[in-house]
Amino acid sequence: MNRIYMIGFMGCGKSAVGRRLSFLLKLPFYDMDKEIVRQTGKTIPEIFEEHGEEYFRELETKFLQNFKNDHCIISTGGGVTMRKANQKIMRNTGLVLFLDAPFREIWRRIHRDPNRPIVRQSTREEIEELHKARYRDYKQTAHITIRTEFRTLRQITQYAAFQVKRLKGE
Ligand SMILES: Nc1ncnc2c1ncn2[C@@H]1O[C@H](COP(=O)(O)OP(=O)(O)O)[C@@H](O)[C@H]1O
Ligand SMILES: O=C(O)C1=C[C@@H](OP(=O)(O)O)[C@@H](O)[C@H](O)C1
Ligand SMILES: [Mg+2]
Repeated sequence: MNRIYMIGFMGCGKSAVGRRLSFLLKLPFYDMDKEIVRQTGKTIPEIFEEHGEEYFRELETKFLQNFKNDHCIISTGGGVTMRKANQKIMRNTGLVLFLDAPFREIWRRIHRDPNRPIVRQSTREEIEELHKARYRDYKQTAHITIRTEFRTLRQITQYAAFQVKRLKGE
């Protein structure tokens, strides 16, 4: 299959770049978090509060297992690479792009956002540890790593489009 997956830590720009890339490449766009909200009728904080993180992880895996569309862009949630099964599905069904942003920038973007339950429950130090702990999985799962520091959303999107075309031999 021919999908493009955006992966990386919370706040690295997966949703913002994925949406822009979908306009540029003229492909349908799916944000996994939004799809899960639509399917369950609950917000992400509600799912975490009412059912816990494991339940949310199960919804992510089910989404990846049941999703049928090809030729599209999927922005994932930052925890999607925690499960090997998810890593495998993504690598086997598309190109995986990792947006690598420096932690201080990530923190600046996410620390006040009420829609990310993991951030609400944790200190800056804990989130920084999580970022470090997840980094290797992002690197291992990705076909391409895109460093986002000092780049605008427009520049990152154009660079991502260039890399996608190069890897597809277009
Ligand atoms: N390179 C960038 N330059 C400026 N703002 C950015 C950049 N990348 C992301 N943002 C902004 O940071 C916030 C978080 O981005 P988002 O796409 O929601 O991250 P993610 O989906 O990876 O958690 C959004 O307001 C987004 O517009
Ligand atoms: O990193 C995580 O564990 C999470 C990231 C979020 O998505 P974003 O990466 O788009 O913020 C969302 O899936 C949920 O709050 C959990
Ligand atoms: Mg997002």
